Amino acid sequence: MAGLERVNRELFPLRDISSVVQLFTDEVEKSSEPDLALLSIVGGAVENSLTCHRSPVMKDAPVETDDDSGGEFEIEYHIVDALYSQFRSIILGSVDLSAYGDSKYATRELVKKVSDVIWNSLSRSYYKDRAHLQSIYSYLTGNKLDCFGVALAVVAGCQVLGFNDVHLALSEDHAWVVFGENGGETAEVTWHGKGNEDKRGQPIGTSVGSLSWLYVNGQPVICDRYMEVTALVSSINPSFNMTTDIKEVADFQQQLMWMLYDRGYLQRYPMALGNLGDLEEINPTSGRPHCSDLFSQAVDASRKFYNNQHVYPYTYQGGYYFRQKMYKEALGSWANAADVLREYNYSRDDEELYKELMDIANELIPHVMKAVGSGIDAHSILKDPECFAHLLRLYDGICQWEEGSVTPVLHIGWAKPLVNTIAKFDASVRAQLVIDLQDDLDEEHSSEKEDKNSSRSGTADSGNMEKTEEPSKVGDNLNNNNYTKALESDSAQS
Ligand SMILES: FC(F)c1nnc(N2CCN(c3ncnc4sc(CC(F)(F)F)cc34)CC2)s1
Repeated sequence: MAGLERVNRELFPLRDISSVVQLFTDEVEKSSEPDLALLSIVGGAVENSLTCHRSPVMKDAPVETDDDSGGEFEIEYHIVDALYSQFRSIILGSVDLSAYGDSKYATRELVKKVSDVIWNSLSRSYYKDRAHLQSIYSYLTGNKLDCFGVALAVVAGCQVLGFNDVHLALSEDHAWVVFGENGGETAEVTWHGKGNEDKRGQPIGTSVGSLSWLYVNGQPVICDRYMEVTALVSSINPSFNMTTDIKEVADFQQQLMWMLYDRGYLQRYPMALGNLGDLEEINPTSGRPHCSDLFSQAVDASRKFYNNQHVYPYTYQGGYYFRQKMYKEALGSWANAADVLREYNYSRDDEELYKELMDIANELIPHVMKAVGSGIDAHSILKDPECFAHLLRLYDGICQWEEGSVTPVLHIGWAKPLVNTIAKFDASVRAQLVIDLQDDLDEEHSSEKEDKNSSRSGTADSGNMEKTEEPSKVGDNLNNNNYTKALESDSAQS
């Protein structure tokens, strides 16, 4: 059955958000799997009609009856039907299934072929980072897709071909697919970043690159069909331009996210929880959890399902606290984000995260210092040793991220704001800094084995992997995590 026959035609033409939410609800509640191509086409059509094809306000146009100022759209059944059939015929017309054996599971060649079909039909050159390029509607009407959109289209294409073992795998800055009998195979299907040769068709590397944040240390979000619907809803983009969002699209996305949340489809998807948190912060839905709860749920999901290897849950949470002027809590979340980084080696594929941390360290924290320095410092951040500890934990995490990486992270541009920030704290606070030497030195030795570099040969600093026995100076131990542990450094040296 080609999906569309089952769609409730009474909902068409789609003229309001509730009818589109109903269509998505019908799709995720029906007995068979939700149809990704259908939902991506409808979601893309709504988004594009409200953000791109703004109908200019005609002279003497009838005054809007409802409060939706300009949030009107009308999506005809025959348009959706035509686009849906077009996508199916592109896929079915380009892939000769007899060439891929008779296995009910996809093969690497099949996945690569579907990726090639999408890839080769994209327009030659367009601005890849533009908004509204994530849906199959964009692919069919403009031959343009962003990095995520290509991956989603490949999974939707495999669904059209009947390979329901092909699923979306998501890190915090990349997407690929898993497939095969127990989903044990992986394949690149899209590009990443700028100027990088794409690796489409290859399995996800087990090389040193897999220690980079880009592949989240083997902890990607592996989607089922319902989480793929969550991913396409989460990728809806309400922005009209750099400074304006279209409220109707944000409402549309928010209502869809809550519908999926109620069915548990955000439970293992930290970024979707974070996105919903952002939407709720801007426009709270009565009777729903507070946005701060959603940010906490994202953190808990990463800790529970992904071995706490995701960074964004903490930066979503830190950004919220910052906007609410809860600066101590913000520093705590950012320090927690940096703790995740310790496990990673920085690679040039991690630029997005590098920019995020630059912004926190060199823009947001200096802003905090200015904000608390001048006004009445209600929480006396600058007199609070725990805030100082958070700050040091943040920087130390970044240092450890750099440690053992082939690409440096820090440079003088980082040092100036750091020095200014440290100097802002009271001398009495800085004097309280104690670092527990003995325990950590023992711990350092025991963890030496499985530390992130030992699994790689020829590390830059392999020369002196053994720590010296005698207690080192405070500075050398910035790598240890327990700044606030009791022992006075000098007594530990005795
Ligand atoms: F850290 C907070 F400040 C963030 N605010 N927005 C953030 N985004 C926005 C949404 N976003 C996402 N939201 C849902 N799912 C995904 S899957 C993915 C990787 C890729 F695009 F597929 F390659 C990204 C992403 C990326 C991270 S992090």
